[in-house]
Amino acid sequence: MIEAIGLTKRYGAKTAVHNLSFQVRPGHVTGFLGPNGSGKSTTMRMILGLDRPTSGHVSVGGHPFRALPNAPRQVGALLDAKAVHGGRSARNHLLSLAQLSGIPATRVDEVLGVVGLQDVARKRSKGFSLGMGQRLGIAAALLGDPRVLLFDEPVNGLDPEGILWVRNLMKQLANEGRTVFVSSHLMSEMAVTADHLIVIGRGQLLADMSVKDFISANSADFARARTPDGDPGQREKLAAVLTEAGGQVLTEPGGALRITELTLPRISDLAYDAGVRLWELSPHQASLEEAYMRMTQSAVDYRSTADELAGFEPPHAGYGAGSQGYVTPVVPEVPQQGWYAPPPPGQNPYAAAAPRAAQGAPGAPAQAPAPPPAHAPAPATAPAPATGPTKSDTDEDAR
Ligand SMILES: Nc1ncnc2c1ncn2[C@@H]1O[C@H](COP(=O)(O)OP(=O)(O)OP(=O)(O)O)[C@@H](O)[C@H]1O
Repeated sequence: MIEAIGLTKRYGAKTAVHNLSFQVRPGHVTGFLGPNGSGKSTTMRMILGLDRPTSGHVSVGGHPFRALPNAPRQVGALLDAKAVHGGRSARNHLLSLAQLSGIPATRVDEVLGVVGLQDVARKRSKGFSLGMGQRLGIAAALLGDPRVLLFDEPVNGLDPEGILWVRNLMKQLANEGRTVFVSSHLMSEMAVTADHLIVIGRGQLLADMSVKDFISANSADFARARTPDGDPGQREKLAAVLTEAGGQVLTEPGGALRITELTLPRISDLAYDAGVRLWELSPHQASLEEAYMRMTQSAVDYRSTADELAGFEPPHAGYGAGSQGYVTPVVPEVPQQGWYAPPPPGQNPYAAAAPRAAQGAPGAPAQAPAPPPAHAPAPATAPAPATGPTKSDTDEDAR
């Protein structure tokens, strides 16, 4: 098990990790998620004793990494697949690591087979593709047959077959009772690989829960209804009926209605009673990616100026019961970066916040909600990430 308690790391004025406490348990694949620069690699380096915490501590199997007897046989890690001597063959690279830890050469050939590099074992690694380098890094992590494994972006550069292989490998390692801690930005992959998630933003814990709970806590499902094309009157009629019945209705750019707060059978009945034909009535279940975007969008440091992140516009005043002929609010297509579903009526946590559009996002709807607040309780002595130095400031500090 990996246990972090109050883990904090500062680089000069930059707080990379702040007061992070979590446990990574054996027998599960635990995903480690967070936007760029949120502190994942720094946390992993502290777990592996490569960086010293400014305060707090982290242990593996009850000991700080540096106090572990024969650590390479207890903990294996892939942090940077490029950190190899390119002039050495894959086999010689692994052999040198094995010799340092008293691991027999037979194990080198074994792991080369596990990662599928047996045919190129005697080739210099500088000629390796990104995916082959990842496989070599994974082989190095497996060398000591460790009980605890850390992988920083293990599927980086792998082709679909390689990604599937890593997925199955992670699951198999966890099924063998090992502790598997893996960071990734590939949400679709995490959704099918991880059992548990630790999510951080700006160095602070945002969530520590199962994938299932994370999705249900951070997303809202909705129904999509489409009336016959070329007959906007039907759509307007349906929108009014659904709103009158307590639904929240938004219009997608393609003309479909996105509805929350009403079940599919209820929408169907209301449409039938109103004499509106439906060409589509379908459920939309939130994905891990949507849930993740919704939770972390306020903790993203680096964002393109072209990314307007307009979000949703809540129903405006003219969209009330019985009103006809209004302009329906338009929402982005799904999936879209920055998308998140509307909260139920009366539970809008952004209602009091300054609307994003009012802050000058060009082209944003007038009432677009501000980004959601971080879900973790704000520590009393939290750093001020929003006003803190940017990555480049910190680089300057570090020089
Ligand atoms: N050695 C260092 N000196 C100064 N600042 C650093 C150092 N290492 C990391 N940082 C800063 O700490 C913050 C966290 O970086 P870290 O690499 O841990 O994030 P990350 O979540 O792994 O990011 P990514 O997903 O992009 O790999 C960043 O702002 C980074 O610039």
